[in-house]
Amino acid sequence: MVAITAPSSIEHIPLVRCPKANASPPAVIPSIDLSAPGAAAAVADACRSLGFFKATNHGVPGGLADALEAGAMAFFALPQQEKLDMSGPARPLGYGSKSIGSNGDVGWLEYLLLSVSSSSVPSSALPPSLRMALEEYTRAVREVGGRVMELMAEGLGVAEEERAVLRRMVVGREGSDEMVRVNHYPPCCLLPPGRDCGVTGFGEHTDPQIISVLRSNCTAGLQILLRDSARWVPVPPDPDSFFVNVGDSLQVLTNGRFRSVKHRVLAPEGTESRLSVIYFGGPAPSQRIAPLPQVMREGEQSLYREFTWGEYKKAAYKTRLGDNRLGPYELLPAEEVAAK
Ligand SMILES: C=C1C[C@]23C[C@@]1(O)CC[C@H]2[C@@]12CC[C@H](O)[C@@](C)(C(=O)O1)[C@H]2[C@@H]3C(=O)O
Ligand SMILES: O=C(O)CCC(=O)C(=O)O
Ligand SMILES: [Fe+2]
Repeated sequence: MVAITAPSSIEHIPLVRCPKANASPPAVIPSIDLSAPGAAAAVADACRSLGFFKATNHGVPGGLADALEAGAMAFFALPQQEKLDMSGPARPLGYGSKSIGSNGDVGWLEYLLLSVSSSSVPSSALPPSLRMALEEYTRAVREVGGRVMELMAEGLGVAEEERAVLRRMVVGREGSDEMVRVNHYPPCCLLPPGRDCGVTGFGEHTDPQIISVLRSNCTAGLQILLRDSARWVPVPPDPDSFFVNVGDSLQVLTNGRFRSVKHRVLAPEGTESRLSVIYFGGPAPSQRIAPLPQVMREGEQSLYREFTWGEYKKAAYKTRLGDNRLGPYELLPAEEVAAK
């Protein structure tokens, strides 16, 4: 990776070139109508093959995301010091620009990272319109996450009376660890138009939680890695839909049936910013993360050493973005896990 520096509207960001930035032509990202009869099977298929899908017909009024987008853009347009004064520097919660986490990762973005568990509200120092928009949006997107987790359980063959097993780890659970991240990627026009710029907005990684639910504006940049062919493919933006990621914890809870998806974001090359909002559904710190008995076949061995969400999160926050965070918990050699 080559580090270069350039002036920007959000300070002097050390730019990092995205390895093999040019992705293959768009693959078909599964698009699932959450209200359709076959939704559970389609969700499980997508989580097995890609760990990623687009959710449509989700019932969230477009106005909620529009209000949040407007509030967020107004916030990001404020002077740097005001943004820091309002939300504090990201440690890890708060306002951050160019650095991601605390272990040296950088990207062409600024962001707000907030805890949104039902018991805690986003920082009261944020502008009231942004805070209200965040609260309303979070209530709605949490429900989408909950519905998707029920469909996941159904698609895994969990009996009807136990289908809330995943949802209940996150939604409405005392002490669950839910976060919302608002990412702003300003345009990065370093090279003449038409020349590939290929600057990293957010480097490749998997999300450590159970589930992530993402919504972005019309500006492209998100890419996912197709595990089987090791190809990066762009995800065409769709502001009317949500994109669902399988997180590392769900990979363990399903004993590798669902695979957490590697994804990354390239900085926008045109004139428009990318704005994305991601809900991360994590359980309570004391929640044990081990394959669910409801999905295990008789005699099936766990592929992972058991841990709690608190332990995993603490370890994850000591890693670099692109590290394989589940590696140290694998009980079988990586090749055998991959072949499962
Ligand atoms: C480099 C890092 C940023 C991150 C914490 C970590 O040490 C490794 C995981 C990263 C990640 C990826 C998904 C989410 O955006 C995030 C909030 C999370 O829970 O794990 C970030 C962390 C972060 O930005 O603090
Ligand atoms: O901004 C995006 O589109 C994705 C960001 C992301 O993957 C993350 O915040 O974990
Ligand atoms: Fe992510």
